[in-house]
Amino acid sequence: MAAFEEFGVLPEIARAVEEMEWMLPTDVQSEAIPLILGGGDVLMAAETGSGKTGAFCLPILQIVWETLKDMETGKTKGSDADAKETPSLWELSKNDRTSAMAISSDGLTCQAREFKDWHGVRTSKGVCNSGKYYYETKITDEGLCRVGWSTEQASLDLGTDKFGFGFGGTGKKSNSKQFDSYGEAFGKNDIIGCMLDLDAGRISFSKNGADFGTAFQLPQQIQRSAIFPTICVKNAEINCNFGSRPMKHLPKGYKMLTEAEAQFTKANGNASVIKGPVKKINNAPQAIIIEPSRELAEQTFQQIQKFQKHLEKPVVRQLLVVGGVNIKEQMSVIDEGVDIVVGTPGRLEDLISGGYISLSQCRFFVLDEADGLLKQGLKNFITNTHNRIPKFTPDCKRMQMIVCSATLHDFEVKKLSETLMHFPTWVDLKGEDSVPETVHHVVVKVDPQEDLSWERLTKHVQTDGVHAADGVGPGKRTPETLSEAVKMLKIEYAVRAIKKYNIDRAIIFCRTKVDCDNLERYFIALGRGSGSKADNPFSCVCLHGDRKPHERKNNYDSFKQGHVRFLICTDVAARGLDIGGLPFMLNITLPDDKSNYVHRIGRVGRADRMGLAISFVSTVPEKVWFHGEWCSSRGRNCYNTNLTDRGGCCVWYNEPQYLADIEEHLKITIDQVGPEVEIPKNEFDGKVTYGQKRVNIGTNYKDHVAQMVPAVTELSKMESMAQITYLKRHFKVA
Ligand SMILES: Nc1ncnc2c1ncn2[C@@H]1O[C@H](COP(=O)(O)OP(=O)(O)OP(=O)(O)O)[C@@H](O)[C@H]1O
Repeated sequence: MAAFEEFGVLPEIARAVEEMEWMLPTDVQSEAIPLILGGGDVLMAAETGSGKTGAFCLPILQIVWETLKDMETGKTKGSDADAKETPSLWELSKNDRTSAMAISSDGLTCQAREFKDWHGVRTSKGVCNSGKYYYETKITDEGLCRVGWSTEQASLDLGTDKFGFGFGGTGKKSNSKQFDSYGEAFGKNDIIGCMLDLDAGRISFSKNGADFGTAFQLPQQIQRSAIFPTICVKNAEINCNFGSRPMKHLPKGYKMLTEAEAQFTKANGNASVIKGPVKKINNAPQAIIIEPSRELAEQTFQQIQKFQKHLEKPVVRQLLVVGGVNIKEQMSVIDEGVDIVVGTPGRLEDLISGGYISLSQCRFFVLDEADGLLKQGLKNFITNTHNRIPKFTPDCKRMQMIVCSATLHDFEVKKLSETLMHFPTWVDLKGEDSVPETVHHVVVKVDPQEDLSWERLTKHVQTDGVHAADGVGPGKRTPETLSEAVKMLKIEYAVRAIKKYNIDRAIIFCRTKVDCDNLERYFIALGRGSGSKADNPFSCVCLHGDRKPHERKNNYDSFKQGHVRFLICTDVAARGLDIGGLPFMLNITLPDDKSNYVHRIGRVGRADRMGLAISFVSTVPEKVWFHGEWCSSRGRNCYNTNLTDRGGCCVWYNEPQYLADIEEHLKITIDQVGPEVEIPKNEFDGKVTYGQKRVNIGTNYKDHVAQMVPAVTELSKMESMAQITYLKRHFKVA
C-alpha cells in the first residue's frame, strides 16, 4: 500500500503522487489530509516549501471526484438522511438545522457565526408519551442563545411559534413569539439544564443547578407529540450533553435522554427525509481556491492536474481563472461544466458577481496565502464570497473552509477565522512563523560611509531617480548622497556575491518595479547585451505587475526552464512560487512587510533542498518611492519626489529597523557579513551544495570515517595494552 493511502488517499491519486516521487507525506500533509477528508475546517500554518499545496489539493480532488461519482450513480451518502429508523445516538441533526448552523462531528456542539439572524438545530430523535427527561447545555462562546424543546413542526427559531419552548440568555422564556421574564440571564460558561416532564406536561430550566421552576405548561396536543431538544443561536456556540458524559446538575427524578427507553423515543421526521440525488449544475463548482497571484494560481492548477492523472471517469473538470485571458473563453468553459476553480481574486469576483459562476454547490472554500490576500485589501471580497456559499450542500455536507500560509500567525487571519470558520483545527507545526532549516540566510551590511568605492564607480546601475534633483555626487556626505550611494553599492555587492559564489540561478527581489527594470537593463549590459544564458553570465528576466500577462508567463517559464539565470521581481513573486531546486535568492532591499521576508527567502530551501538567501541591508536611511492611493498614476511616470507628508510619493526607508522587526518577529538574529560577502560557515560546515538535498550520505560517511580513524586507533592500542597487562598478571607471560 502506498504511504499516502494510509492517510485515506484513494489508490489512483496515491499512484499519481508516487509518480511525482512523493514517497511519504510531509508533516503538514499527514496532519491536514485526514482532517480535510474527515470534513473539517483547517488552518494550515507550516513553513515555506513544506507541501501545503498538496495538503489541501489532494483531499479536495478526492472528495470532489467521489461526489461526482455519487451523482453519477444517483447515490446520496453520509448524512443522517439515511436514517429511516430511530437513530441509536443522541445528537444534533445534520439535516434538521438552518443554513448557517454548523454541527461538530460528534453531533454535540453547534455553532453559528451569523450576526443578523438566528440559526437553530433539533436533535435527530426525541421523546414521547411519558417520562421525565433532562439534558444540559454549556454556553461555550459569547453571543446570543436560546435552548429548550420543540416538536418537529416548530420553527428552528425556537419560541417564535406555538410548537417551540425556549429559554434565552437575556433571562426570557419564549413561546409563540411571546417573550416573558423567567429565571435570570445567562452567558458564557453557564450550564443550562432543560427539563421536560411528559407526565405532568411541564417544561422547566435551571442555571448552574439552580432550578427556576415551571416555565411552560404544555397544551394537550403538544404533550401527545414527540418533543426534541432544540438550540438556537446568533453568533454563538453551545455544547450539549444528552447523557454520553456525566451530568453536572441532573435533577432528582429526571432521566438523562440517553436513558430514555426505545418505546418512548421517536426519530426526527425532518432529519430522516431521504433527499434525492444531487444534480450537477454545470456552472456550480464544488471547490473555489483563491490564490494571490496568477503564477501561483497556475501552479496549484497544474498540481491538481498531476494528481488526477489516474482518476478514471467521472472526469474532474478544473478551470484556471486569472486576468489577461479572454473572459468569454472562460465563460464558455464554465457553461460546459466545471468542478474545481482555481483563480485570482479580480477575475473570480467578476465571474461570481456577474452570475457566471454559481456558488450553490460549493463545498470547499480555500484561501491560499490567506494573510497575503487580506493584506491586498480583499477582506470584503472574501467575506462576501463566503456569505454567498450555502453552509451545507444539497447532500447535507458542510461547507469546508481551508486557510493556509507560512505566515498565518497574523491578527487579521485569526479574526477572519473566528468569524467565518466553524470548529477549525489548526495544523500548526511550529506554533509561530519560522524559517525552514534548509534555508541558510544572511545579511550583508551596505555602509556607504565606510565603503567609499561608490565615489569611483564608472559603470553602475541606473538608480530609481528619487535624487535626480538633489545634486548628489562624489565628495558629498548629505543623506541624499548616501542614499543614492547605497542604491549603487547594493547592486555592486550583489554582482560580487554572484561572481564569488558562481551563482548561476537565483531569484532577485527588488522593492519596486522601476528597480527591477533598472537592474534587468544593468545585468543585460554587464553580460554585453545578450539575454540568453549561454552568452550572458547575467542573463535575466523580469516579473512584476506592469508586465503584460503573456510576458509574465513567458519570463517565468523561461527562468523555470533554465533558459536564463536570474528572475528579477517584486513581491508579486514572493509567495508560493515553487522553482525546483532553486539554490539562491538575493534581496536587494528588505520587504516593507516582515512576513514577506519569510516568503521571499522561502523560494529556496524547498522540498528538503538547501538554499542560500542573501539580503543587502543599508546602514543609512535610503529614500525610496512610495506611491499610495493619493498618486493618480500609481507610480507610472510620477516624478513627485517630495515626501508623502508633503504631498509627494517618497519616504525614507529605515532598513536597520525593518531588519530588527524581522528578527523580533522570527525571534532570531540573522548572521551579518561585510562587503566581501564572506558567508560564515555554519552548522553545515561549508559542505552544503545549495540546490541539492541536505543529506549526502556518501561524502559525509567518508568524512566521518576519516575523522574517527585516530580515536579508533588509540582505542585499539589501549585495548591491546589492557589485554597484555591482564595476561602478564594472571599467567606470568613474559
Ligand atoms: N510529500 C512530498 N514528497 C516530496 N516532495 C513534496 C511532497 N509534498 C510536496 N512536495 C514538493 O515540495 C515543494 C514545495 O511544496 P509546496 O509548493 O506545496 O509548498 P508550500 O508549503 O505551499 O510552500 P509556500 O509556503 O512557499 O507556498 C514542491 O516542489 C512539491 O512538489
